[in-house]
Amino acid sequence: MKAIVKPTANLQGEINALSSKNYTTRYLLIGALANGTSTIYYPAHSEDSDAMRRCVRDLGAIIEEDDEKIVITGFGKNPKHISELNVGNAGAVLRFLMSTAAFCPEVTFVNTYPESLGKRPHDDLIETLQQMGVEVQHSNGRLPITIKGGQPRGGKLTVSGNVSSQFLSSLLFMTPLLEEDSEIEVLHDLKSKIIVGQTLEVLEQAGIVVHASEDLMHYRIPGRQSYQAKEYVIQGDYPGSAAILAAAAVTNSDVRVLRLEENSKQGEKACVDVLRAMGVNLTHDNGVVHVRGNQKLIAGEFDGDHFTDAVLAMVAAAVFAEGTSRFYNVENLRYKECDRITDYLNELRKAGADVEERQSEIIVHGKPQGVTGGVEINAHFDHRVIMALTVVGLRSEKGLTIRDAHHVAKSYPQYFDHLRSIGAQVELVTE
Ligand SMILES: O=C(O)C1=C[C@@H](OP(=O)(O)O)[C@@H](O)[C@H](O)C1
Ligand SMILES: C=C(OP(=O)(O)O)C(=O)O
Repeated sequence: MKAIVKPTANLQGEINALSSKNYTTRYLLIGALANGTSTIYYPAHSEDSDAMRRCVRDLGAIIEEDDEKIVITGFGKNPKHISELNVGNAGAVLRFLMSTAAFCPEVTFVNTYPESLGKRPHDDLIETLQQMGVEVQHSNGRLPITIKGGQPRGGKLTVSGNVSSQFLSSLLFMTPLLEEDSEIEVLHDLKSKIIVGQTLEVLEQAGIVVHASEDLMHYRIPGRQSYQAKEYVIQGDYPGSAAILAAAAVTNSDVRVLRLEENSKQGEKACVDVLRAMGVNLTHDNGVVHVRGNQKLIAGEFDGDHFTDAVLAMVAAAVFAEGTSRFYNVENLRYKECDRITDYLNELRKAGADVEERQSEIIVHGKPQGVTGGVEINAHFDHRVIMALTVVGLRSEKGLTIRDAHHVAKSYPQYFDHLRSIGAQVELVTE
């Protein structure tokens, strides 16, 4: 599908934020790891959350669902002995389930997105699984990956946090079920540290005890625990909503996004502060972010690691700011659905933006007068590139055509419908 994004000066209306992808994957996993029946209200419906739903079902969870909830009966630490799992293009789902798969005799994670997830590295988690006595076959740390588990061992473990926090989260979900107590030391740095808070939050809700050091670099996890079956309610999704808020910020707008909790643990809620720092007129009360955009933004400097999945949308807003913006500490964006620094900036340049890259920084020389556009954009299999380039297209002179825009469904299938409902001129064409 192609998205033809036409210049749009005004956006107006109200959107109910989509449900959080990252909470949905977590609650489905802990529902599957419980020995009982849990209920998850308002789950996300997207390719990634569907991938987790499909895989835990393949592993033996029983799932029933209706419009508002999923009822899941878990398999505890005794998943079905299946031979193959397909996570689609979902990084978090793959990494979380690599540890769960260690309870199976032999599972292969297949490679269905060789150009995207197939290129992403998983060595850091593979090394830790090997420390636990699990045999892992892989091709240079990448898919396809075969986990030969059975009886993984706890004890003293290390994991690198340099590339992704998902490896640590994966181990935090699995180690409480082991016979032995475990200690995890995070080596090097811990990127996307804030999202580990979401992992610890849902573990606690399921009755799991984890002793975490204040800096989140050391953990003590008692073994022989079991997940309690519970009721969970999924909150609105900040990473996806960040693109809607950015669109409102770069146009003349009066847009309200509902269901965005002020006290959420999602790091990407910082997008509200980032836009405010850029001079955008907005309020955030009672779960509603209300943007009254006037097309005027000012540049700023931001630590992007605090709002990993919202960086691209915030960079799109900075394209139209007065002055030079800097998004630093973002190297791990290179290991996502595409290289979100080099690939993304190439597409932004095509659209007419003035951007520079460093190994771990994105620099944006703002163009308050707008960009020319009038070109075709390559989506690089990346939903966040698609969403961010749409924002740029709305404020361009000639619009933008985004090829393979259907990949937006990885996290936000209703993105274009939501944008159109507030007045964005976007035409969708089957390719
Ligand atoms: O734990 C999670 O659910 C996620 C962690 C982050 O990844 P990294 O830790 O690799 O940055 C984030 O980008 C991803 O969308 C979801
Ligand atoms: C990077 C993302 O997801 P994942 O790592 O789970 O593929 C994302 O949603 O932007």
